[in-house]
Formats: sequence, structure tokens, C-alpha cells
Amino acid sequence: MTAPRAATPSPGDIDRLGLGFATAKILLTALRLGLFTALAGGPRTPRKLRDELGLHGRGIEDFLHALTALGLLERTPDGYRNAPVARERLVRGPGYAGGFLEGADAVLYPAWAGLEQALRTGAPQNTGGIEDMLADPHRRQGYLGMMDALSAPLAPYVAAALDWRAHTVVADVGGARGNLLSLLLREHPHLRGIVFDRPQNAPACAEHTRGLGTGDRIAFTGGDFFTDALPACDAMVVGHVLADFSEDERRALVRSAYKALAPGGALLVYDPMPDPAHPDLSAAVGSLHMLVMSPAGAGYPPHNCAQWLAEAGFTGVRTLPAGPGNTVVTGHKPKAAAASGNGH
Ligand SMILES: C[S@@+](CC[C@H](N)C(=O)[O-])C[C@H]1O[C@@H](n2cnc3c(N)ncnc32)[C@H](O)[C@@H]1O
Repeated sequence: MTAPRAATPSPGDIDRLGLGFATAKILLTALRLGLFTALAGGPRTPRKLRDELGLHGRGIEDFLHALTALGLLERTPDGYRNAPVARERLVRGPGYAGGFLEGADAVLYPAWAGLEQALRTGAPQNTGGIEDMLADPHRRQGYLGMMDALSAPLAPYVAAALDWRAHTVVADVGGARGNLLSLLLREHPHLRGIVFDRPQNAPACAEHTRGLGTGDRIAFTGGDFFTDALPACDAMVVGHVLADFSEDERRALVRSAYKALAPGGALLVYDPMPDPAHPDLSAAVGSLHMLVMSPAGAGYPPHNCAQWLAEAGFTGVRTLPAGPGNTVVTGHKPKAAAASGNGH
């Protein structure tokens, strides 16, 4: 069977695709400079912006012109001002959508410069591993913000993927600072939660869940999900985690999940799950992030995940789309299963 064809670019599109890095860097640099935030106070001339942002002056007109052509700024007789979308989403403060992009600029952009090298060698192109990053409070905070930005749009899909009335304690394994779990618990007030993650994330989780009003319903367990038992629970979320690791490690984690769940409990996995039969740029890009950022990670087709769950003993395995680039897979531990696992 042949795969459905993706949209065919015109010859003119090819240059635009190839120079996409320039457009990306214009937006990312504007965010890094705090340009949209500076313009929240009203229009500014290029000269005023140069002084406020500490710039040289050369190139500023072209830079502002480009942002205007992108629809992010508007030119007025008093100078440049934010276009409506920039006013709503790119000014630092509530509703700011630039946090993830600022993190992507700092972490992903340099790693993507090594895409060719990653494809040739299979080696990640970032500097330092997760433990280095977690040891640095500033980088850790940026990382946690990026994770929140990636998973928050999936919360409605997670909240709708199971009949949560049948569950009481949900563990979010690799749950970071409890952002997604908080959104789920706010949607289903009878649930209590456990975040299982590296111990370094405990203070951030306590602070973040307190801020979201779920601190009294969420406990934190620190550990290593490859060497420690996972928390006992009757529902478990493993999101944006399996794709960071090799296939053997994913299978091992799914088996640990099965062991920790009570009979009748449910496992929910979400990740970028590119399926070659259905080309999806978001899923493929999400998967390539893992190529350049991790030693063995990659997205995987939904049917592979379904198979790992079935091999571990889960039944009723279902696959559900979860917005651009992500898929949710769920399965249940049979009610008759022994709590300690199925012997696989
Ligand atoms: C990509 S983030 C996903 C966070 C969250 N689930 C989400 O969707 O936003 C992976 C998480 O797994 C945690 N993690 C990585 N290796 C771990 C390990 N060996 N044991 C426990 N947690 C780990 C990281 O600290 C991080 O919070």
C-alpha cells in the first residue's frame, strides 16, 4: 500500500523552506531582546528602540521591517508598535507564548545546527545530559517551562482519554513539576496525584502545584524510573518520556508501569508518534528533536507503543490523536491480574 502524499511544494516554496532558519531567528531574536515587551508601552522609533535595547543601530530598520512583513509589528507615524497577536502573546507576563521559544532558541537551535552530524553518527548534538541540566537551577527552570509549554495543550486530550471516574490515584511518571497533572486534577476534582521524577525537581513541583491550587492533592516522589519501583496507583501517565529513550528502555518502563498499577488500573502514554503511513511534520519534527537532544530517543509509530503495552499485559489498548504531532495510547491492567505483574 502506498502512503498518502504530503502537499507538494512549488519551486518557489523550496527557497522559503530552505531559508526558514532566517525567519525563525528573526522571531527568536526579537523575543530574546524583549522587543515586544518594550513595545507594550506604545510605539517606538527605531532610534528609541536601539537605545532601549542596547543595539548598535546597523540592521535595526531591516529587522523591524522583517517583523512587520511577518505580521508581528505595525508601522505607524509614531514608530513601530506590536500587531494584535504580538500584543496578546509575545509580551512577557500572563499569556506569554514566548517562553517555550526562548528555551528552544537557547537549547534546540544550537543542537539542530548539528542535524547532519546527528544523522551521520547517531550522536546527540547538545552539550551535557539531563543530570547536568537539572544541576543548574537556571537551566532547570527553563527546561521545566519548556516541558509545560509542550504538554499543556495535551491536557484536554489526557482528561478525555479515560473514564477517570473509575480511578482515584494517578501517578505522572516523569511528571516534571506537575503541570499536566495539575491540569488533569483540576478537570477531575476527585483525583489525587503523585509526580514521580528526579529528586532535583521536588522544590519546583511543590512551588508550581501550590501556584496552580493543586499542591494539597499532589505528592512528589523522587527517584530513577529505571532502577526504582514506580509509585502504587490505579492510573499512570507517562508523557513525553518514552520517546527520550531506546526501545528496550521503553519496554522496561511499560513493564514497571504494569507492576505498579493496581488490577483494573490504566496506563496512558503520550508522545510524538510519527507514522510513516500518515506524514505529519509536527510529529516528525518532535521526533527529530529527540535525535539531536538524546543518545537513543526518537518518536515511534502508535502501533509500536500499542504492542509494548500488549506485551506487558495491558488489554483494551486504544490509540487516540492528541492535537498536532502527538498521540495518546491507553491500556488497562486486567482486573484479575496479580498486583505484582504478569510475569513478562
Ligand atoms: C521530556 S520531560 C517530560 C515532562 C512531562 N511528562 C511533560 O510531558 O511535560 C521528561 C521528564 O522525565 C524526567 N526524567 C528523566 N529521566 C528520569 C529518570 N531516570 N527517572 C525519573 N525521571 C526522569 C525529567 O526530569 C523530566 O521531568
